[in-house]
Amino acid sequence: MTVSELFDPSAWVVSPESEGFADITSHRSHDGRIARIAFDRPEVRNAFRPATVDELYRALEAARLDSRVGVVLLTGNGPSAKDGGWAFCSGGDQRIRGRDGYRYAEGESAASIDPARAGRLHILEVQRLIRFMPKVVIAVVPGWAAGGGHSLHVVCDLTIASTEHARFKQTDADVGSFDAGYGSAYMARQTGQKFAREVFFLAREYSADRALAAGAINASVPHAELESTAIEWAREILGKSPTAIRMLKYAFNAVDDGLVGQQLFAGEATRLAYGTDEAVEGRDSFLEKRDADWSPFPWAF
Ligand SMILES: CC(C)(COP(=O)(O)OP(=O)(O)OC[C@H]1O[C@@H](n2cnc3c(N)ncnc32)[C@H](O)[C@@H]1OP(=O)(O)O)[C@@H](O)C(=O)NCCC(=O)NCCSC(=O)c1cc(O)c2ccccc2c1O
Repeated sequence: MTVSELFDPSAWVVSPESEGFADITSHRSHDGRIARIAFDRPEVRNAFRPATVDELYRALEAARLDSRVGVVLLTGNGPSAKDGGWAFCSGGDQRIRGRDGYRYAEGESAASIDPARAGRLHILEVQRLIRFMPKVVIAVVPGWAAGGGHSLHVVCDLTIASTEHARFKQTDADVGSFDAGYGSAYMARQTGQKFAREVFFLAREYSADRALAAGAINASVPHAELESTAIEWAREILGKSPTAIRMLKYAFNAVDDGLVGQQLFAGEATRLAYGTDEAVEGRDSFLEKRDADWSPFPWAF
């Protein structure tokens, strides 16, 4: 069975954690260094329901914990067998949205909602995982990025979009929803306030080329070359120092992420400090029950 029309089966192997996944697909490059995670509900423009978000979280967490993976490609499979439409993600599945969030359901309609389980908004947890993982996450947008799908591309580190089929539209205000964090305020950091407010207040559709001109994405490329371009970018990033990339991502984040951003950056700084002879002397002096000898270590300036 074809994963997606843009998917090159010779480039990927199925990820171990994806056993039983129904709403997404998860793959690794043969050398294990690139993860490809894709929404797989093309008939509803890759809208997510709680089970989709559960799978997405598991796949992203598996990529985060896999020390071979340096770059994650987040995309949407397609096109829809129904009408040939392409999508990255169209946000929360409106058919199973309840008064307390998105509801777990056996089937596709509101009739199959499980009344015993509370509604979920845990796509926000996925956003934080993307934001905080010390790896580069690239949104690879083959079609619609709408509503919560628009927000997901915003929170990714980089976005590459199909010139012909990518369409962006922030529908939140049309459906009585609002992503008041990374989806909106962080978008304004990227593009400036005027454009971000226009996107949210008017909820108009805009193209990959307009998004590029506004600084909302990194590249608009021919549809047929979308995934190969993403792999090319990933390979280029993988040619860099993992520590440098990790520190840079956390440095870019820190200015907007308050104490959590500082904590993540500082945690990595601590890891680097632990590698020095000076820190080793601190640890050893404690274990050997003696005063530390700091004399070899200068008060550098
Ligand atoms: C994305 C579209 C603009 C595409 O339009 P197009 O004309 O190309 O396609 P159709 O409209 O005909 O769609 C084809 C088919 O798919 C179904 N579908 C599309 N999107 C969804 C969806 N999100 N949920 C359910 N079903 C969907 C559509 O009904 C058609 O089905 P048929 O049976 O008729 O074939 C357009 O589709 C569109 O506008 N979609 C809705 C976009 C949207 O409003 N998304 C929700 C925004 S709110 C959100 O995502 C969100 C989620 C959260 O968890 C949050 C958590 C915390 C804070 C905020 C959150 C949040 O905002």
